[in-house]
This record gives sequence, structure tokens and C-alpha cells, in this order.
Amino acid sequence: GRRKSVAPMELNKGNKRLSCVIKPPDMQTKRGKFLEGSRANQKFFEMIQDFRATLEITPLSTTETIEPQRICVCVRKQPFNKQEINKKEIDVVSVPGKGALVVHEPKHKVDLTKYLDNQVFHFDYSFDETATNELVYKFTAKPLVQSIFEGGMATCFAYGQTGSGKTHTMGGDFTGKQQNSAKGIYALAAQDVFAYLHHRRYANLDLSAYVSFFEIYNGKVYDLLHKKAKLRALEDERQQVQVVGLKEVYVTSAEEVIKMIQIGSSCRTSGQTSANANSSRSHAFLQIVLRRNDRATTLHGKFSLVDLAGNERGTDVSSNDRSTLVETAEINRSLLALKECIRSLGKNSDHIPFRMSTLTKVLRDSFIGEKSRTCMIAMVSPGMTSCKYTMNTLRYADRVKELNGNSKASEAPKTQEPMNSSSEEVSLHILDTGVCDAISQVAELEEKVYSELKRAGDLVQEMGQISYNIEEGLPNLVDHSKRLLGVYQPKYCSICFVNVMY
Ligand SMILES: Nc1ncnc2c1ncn2[C@@H]1O[C@H](COP(=O)(O)OP(=O)(O)OP(=O)(O)O)[C@@H](O)[C@H]1O
Repeated sequence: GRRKSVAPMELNKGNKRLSCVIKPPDMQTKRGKFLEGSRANQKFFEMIQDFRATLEITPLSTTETIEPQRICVCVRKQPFNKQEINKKEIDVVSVPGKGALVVHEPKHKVDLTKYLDNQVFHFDYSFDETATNELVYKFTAKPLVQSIFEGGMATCFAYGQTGSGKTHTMGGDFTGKQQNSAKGIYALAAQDVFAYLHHRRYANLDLSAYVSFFEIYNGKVYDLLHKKAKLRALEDERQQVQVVGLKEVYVTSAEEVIKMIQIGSSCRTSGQTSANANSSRSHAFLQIVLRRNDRATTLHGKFSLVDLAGNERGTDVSSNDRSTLVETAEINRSLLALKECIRSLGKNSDHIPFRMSTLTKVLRDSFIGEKSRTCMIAMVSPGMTSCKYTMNTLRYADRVKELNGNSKASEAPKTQEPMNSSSEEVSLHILDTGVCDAISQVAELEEKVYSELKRAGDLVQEMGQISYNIEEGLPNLVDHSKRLLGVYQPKYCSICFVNVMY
């Protein structure tokens, strides 16, 4: 999951550092085809088209082999909706394939010249706007189903800004306001669970499936299969976290699970109608639990499918009252905690900071044990107006993957502070301020560091030197800046890097 920032001057040269394959440009025809005089950001539109014409697209094939991994991070680009098409929104996201995704971030130089900051991200899989839920499922949640039959805990998250397609992906396609619950990852996973349950390989385990559906809003658990009853997540003497009183329904077919999804989703939706912000700002959990028939209380395996709350910042939410700010702080704290827990899982760390939020508390057993498998699907909206949110989402997903056992970053120098202490500090700080917008502060600091580094890179280029070393050092510096963030001194971090760079 490395990111490389491409300096504007390099674009015309045919950039060698982009890891997606470049084919010879055919700019004239492409530009002619897309030219639309009325478009407000015409220049950016043309620049993106020109850049896109140099990309060789390798669409994800259904026959591609799937590598089993402990942590898998994918990204899905949403198609434009009717409104965006009518508004002639500009698509700033390209998916060349092979896990790559490029964000063409429109920017202005000091002399107001427009340029694109083309940022390349690499994930395990990247899905373009034509991908169906079935395709996404095949590469994300499907490989996890088997692990729960082998006594493991599997978790699949949908992460992204409001409206980026989390519910569409997990719960099923929408036709108008009607959701087809049979077409989401929840239902597709349920179908496979029952296929395995009846498979001779697992028949002798004598397992039964149960389903629960709940949401976490403001740190409280609400049972979606029991009239939104308010429940508590408590830790027992064996340090197992239990959602006390959560309704677990015995199910015998995928159709029954789909019925539960419909019941639960309608409960969630009615919450949305009365107070729109609430529902979309809660985390929804569908859990499929396997238990042995002879010892009904013994858990054999569990699949948690989570539609996370939107990752908007407090300042992006229309209402600015205290409850909204507290709600935002809670979401940020839980999303930060989640990231730290997955990273700790990836590092096989002894300490998993799951107590940082209710979200991670209820997922405790997903973060421990050899057999835990996790998949995160980051959803992005392609419009230029969503660019900032898209970058936030991708950075978050990038950090989740960063310390995965397979990645280079896991070999980080030993001099770095241990992650646990930094995560405690971050959480303490959030607790201190109550409404600290942590995610955006991380993003803003990183943005600042990146732009400083980029400015340094441009300067070096203008002086006829090579910016390679600066780009090389980037992931480590940013990683280090994140650790410094544990004490939240963005100014210090920024100055520190500027000094280093110059
Ligand atoms: N891949 C897609 N293909 C077609 N339509 C999509 C896709 N992704 C999202 N949409 C549409 O975009 C709209 C918003 O999607 P959705 O409700 O899933 O977003 P969300 O991320 O769950 O938002 P929120 O956080 O507010 O709940 C829906 O009408 C949905 O049908």
C-alpha cells in the first residue's frame, strides 16, 4: 500500500515512477470526445482526460487467483449518480486495475496555474465503477467464509464517506429507495455459509448458524432484530466481550438470513427518516455465528460484516450542536481505534487496544487468535467535490494495510516508538478534548507534510536536481509523523520535516 506523489512537471515526461503501465498517449481523440464547453472546471477535466489516456487499464478478471491473506484491503469506486451526471461533475478517480487507483487532485500553483496532483495508491484489489457486488464479494468477503468453518473469526468492513456505497455494497443494490437484500455482501456471505454447512467436509462438525444484527451509535449498542433495544457490551471475567441480551436468531437457510437483513435494515432506515444523520452515522453489524449443536453455547466461528459510519468531519456535518460534535468525536475515536487494532493484528502485536471504543470492544475476538482474518473495503465517490474525502478514505485504508506482515513498512526501523503507546496517547487526547476531530487532524497534518515535501521536491526539480530521495523517504517520514501525532504537535512535525527536507 504505497503512495507516490507525482510532481506536475513530470506529467509531460511520461512518468516512470508510476507503477501502473503507461501506453502511448492518444490525446487528440480522447479530448475531442469529452470536450464540453459548459463545464466549470474544463481545464482540469481536459488534464484528467489527457492523463487517463496514458493509462493502460487492466480490468479485474473473475478468473484471477485470490491469494489468502490475514488482512486484505480493497477499494471500490462508486459510479456517478444521476444528480452528479446532471451537474457535470468531474471524475477525479481512475482505476487502472491490479489494485492500483489514481486520484487526480486538482490544485493551483502560487501563480494560479492549474495542475493535477496525481496520487497513486496500491491495494490488494481495486474495483472500478462497473464492478458488481458479486465481483466485489468474490475478492473480499468470500475468501473469509471458509475460515469461520475452521474455527476462525472473520471480519469484513465497509468504510468511506456518507453516500459512497457502503450500504449498497453490504446490504444490497438499491432500485430507487427499494433495497435488494439478496444482492449484498451480507446475503452472498450467508449463501456461502449454508453451502459450506451442507458440504461433506464440514458436515461432521455438526454446526448450526445463528444471526444477529445490531448497530453502534454513540458508543451504545442497539439490537436491530429486537425493536432497537438498547444493550451494553460488557467484558466478562475471561475478558470475553459480550453484548448482553443480544438476540441471536437460529437460521437454516440464506433466505432466512435475508429476511433478518430486511427486518434489521428497515429498523435502521426508520431511524434514518426521523433523524437522518443518526443512522448513517452508526456502525451496523451483521454477525453470522457458527455454534456446535452438542454444546450450544460454544462458539465455533464468527463472521462479522460491518457497515461503518461515514468518516465525515465534524465541520462537514450541517448541524454543529454539541450532540453532533460528541457524535463525530465518538465516530472518529472508534475509527481510529479500529485502524490501530487492525494494525496491531497485522503486526502480531501482544497488545491490541480494543478497549478504545465500543466498536473495537465488540470485535475483540476478531482481533485475537491465529485464525483471525480481516477485509476492509474502502468506498470512494469519484466526483471532484468529494476529492478531499476520497483522499481521507484512501489514506486511512493505506495506513490499515501499511503494517500488514506482507508489506515493506512492517520492517520499519526499531528506533520508532511502539505503536501501542502512541495509540494510547491519541485516545487520551481525544478524551481530553471531547470533540477533537482526530481523523481530520491526522489527515490535515499529513496533507501539510505532503505539501511541504512536494514543495521541496518541486524546488529541487527547479534547481535541476533529482527529487527521488525525497519521494523515497516519504512513507517513512509520514509514518513517523503519525507517531508524533500521538502527542499532537502538528506544527512541530511540519517544521521538523521542512528542516529535514531543505
Ligand atoms: N456501486 C454502485 N453502483 C450503483 N449505485 C451505487 C453504488 N454505490 C452506491 N450507489 C448508490 O449511491 C447511493 C448511496 O449509497 P449508500 O447508501 O450505499 O451509501 P453509504 O456509504 O452507505 O451512505 P451512508 O453512510 O449515508 O449510509 C445509493 O442510492 C446507492 O444505490
